[in-house]
Amino acid sequence: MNEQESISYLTQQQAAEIDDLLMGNLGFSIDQLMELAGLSVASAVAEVYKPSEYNRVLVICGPGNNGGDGLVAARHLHHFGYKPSIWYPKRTPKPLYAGLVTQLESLSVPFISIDSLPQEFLNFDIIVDAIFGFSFQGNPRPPFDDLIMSMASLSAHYPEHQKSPVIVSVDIPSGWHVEDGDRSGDGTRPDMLVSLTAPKLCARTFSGRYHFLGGRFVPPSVMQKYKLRLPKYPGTAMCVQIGNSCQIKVEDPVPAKFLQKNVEADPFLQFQKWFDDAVATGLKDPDAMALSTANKDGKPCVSPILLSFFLLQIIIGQNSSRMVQLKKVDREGFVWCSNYGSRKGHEIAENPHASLLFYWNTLNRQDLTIEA
Ligand SMILES: NC(=O)C1=CN([C@@H]2O[C@H](COP(=O)(O)OP(=O)(O)OC[C@H]3O[C@@H](n4cnc5c(N)ncnc54)[C@H](O)[C@@H]3O)[C@@H](O)[C@H]2O)[C@H](O)CC1
Ligand SMILES: [K+]
Repeated sequence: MNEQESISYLTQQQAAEIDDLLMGNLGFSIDQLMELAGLSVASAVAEVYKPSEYNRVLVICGPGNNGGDGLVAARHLHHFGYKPSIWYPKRTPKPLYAGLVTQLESLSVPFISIDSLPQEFLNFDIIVDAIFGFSFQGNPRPPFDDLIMSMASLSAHYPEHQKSPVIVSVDIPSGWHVEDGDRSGDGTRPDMLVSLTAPKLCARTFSGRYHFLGGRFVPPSVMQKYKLRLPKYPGTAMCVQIGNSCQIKVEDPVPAKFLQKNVEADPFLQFQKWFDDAVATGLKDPDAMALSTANKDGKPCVSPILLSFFLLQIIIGQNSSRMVQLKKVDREGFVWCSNYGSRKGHEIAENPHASLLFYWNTLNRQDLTIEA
């Protein structure tokens, strides 16, 4: 079963029904749900975009609850060390929203003027698109129409190569049809989508790098009623990544950043760049690598099983693999600590062929293999 078949997608009507259920018999208030939704969005942002590199965040808020999620996310992002600014052209006087605005003002989070966009887009590292959620209908009306068009023209898929901000869409990429997705084909192209409660049908065509699920409040009765199949939240997390970190479009089989013309001619330099990315992204144990060696009769190989049983040493025929820690890399080679008397020590003495494998999952470099 592929990922798209194994998780559930909601229609627009189901999303609205679940919202009503939660705030009806199930006893939630909108304030609670919005707080958890906004916290999920901020958590997903913090999982991927480190504030040291992506500090300036523009949160664009629409007139409904999706906009409210954006206001909550901005507050949490502020506390997480980001510098959020808000664009909020259609304010509502409801006490919930007025309170969220006051909370942001008390943190001196700036509300930028309506005329300052889209000119100021490029002053930001991240744009949080909290304009429209699952109640969006028809075509966007002013002032959001022009803004969504400008956002769509920012090509944000491969931010390392273009100085444009990454777009993070809350629940739905704004301007997309809730079920059919980007009908025109030239709508917003978020780098990250944070689906709330469960992905909506439009998320099936999301092709950005990161798809997260947030809104950790769905009780079993709702899961059963709608037969929801959703990934489990790990530990205390407020968000969980769905599927692979990179869903590559069929017509774009090799991401531009991996094309030969876009990588360093010197493999050591390229490795160092990718390693620095892995460290900066906060990956756990970026220096952990699977070392495969073989005795004089065999060739080294890392079994795919190793990816699932990450820390286990496995032995396949004449070959063996185990996890070691990278100590140093330079033009002389890759250095790790070992014991000459160990199995790997003996094997390398007999047969100098070896391969290393790094598992940098969230960087779309899940199985970087080095052979020598
Ligand atoms: N259970 C959950 O998952 C929760 C999700 N939350 C978030 O709430 C939104 C849905 O909120 P809702 O207020 O129903 O709708 P929207 O935010 O999508 O926007 C409604 C707002 O927009 C106007 N509008 C609709 N279409 C257009 C248009 N074509 N042009 C201009 N304006 C339009 C409409 O008039 C309304 O004013 C969900 O996606 C989540 O993000 C909750 O926060 C918590 C529970
Ligand atoms: K949105």
